[in-house]
Amino acid sequence: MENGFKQIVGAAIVDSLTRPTRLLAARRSAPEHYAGMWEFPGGKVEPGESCEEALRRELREELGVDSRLGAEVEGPLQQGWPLAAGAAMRVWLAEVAAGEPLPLEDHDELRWVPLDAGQLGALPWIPADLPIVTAVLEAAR
Ligand SMILES: Nc1nc2c([nH]c(=O)n2[C@H]2C[C@H](O)[C@@H](COP(=O)(O)OP(=O)(O)OP(=O)(O)O)O2)c(=O)[nH]1
Repeated sequence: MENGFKQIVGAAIVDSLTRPTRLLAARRSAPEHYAGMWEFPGGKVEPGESCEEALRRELREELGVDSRLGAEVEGPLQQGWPLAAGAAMRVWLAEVAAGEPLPLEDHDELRWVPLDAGQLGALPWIPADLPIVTAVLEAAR
């Protein structure tokens, strides 16, 4: 992997890419040290996949939806946003193209949260995600 970061991808799923008003936040059910924290649905990129392919696969597996990706929410690294443990996450705005999101895998709750700093900031996000939440608010404005 370039630069040695483990590549993760995440989706900032909004109700509408053209007129976003809410963000789909997902509460992790595992592993123990992340359980109960909110995050962007997504996961690890597998060998041979592009980041975008990996993200659409993860959204099918975790939420049971087909998705349409919008603009990337670019982070400070070529590989996106720094996470703990030598990982980095590229994040895309996205919307649901087909299906109704359900917490099928890795999450025990999904919540459509208004794109409002106070309401989003009130959730206990994985700490590394906080600057990404701020950038998503900017990008969705
Ligand atoms: N999906 C996701 N992972 C995040 C976020 N923030 C953050 O620090 N992470 C970390 C948690 C994990 O250590 C790693 C992603 O791994 P994952 O467990 O979601 O990936 P995966 O589904 O492919 O994993 P696995 O079950 O195959 O092990 O990145 C986030 O917003 N979304």
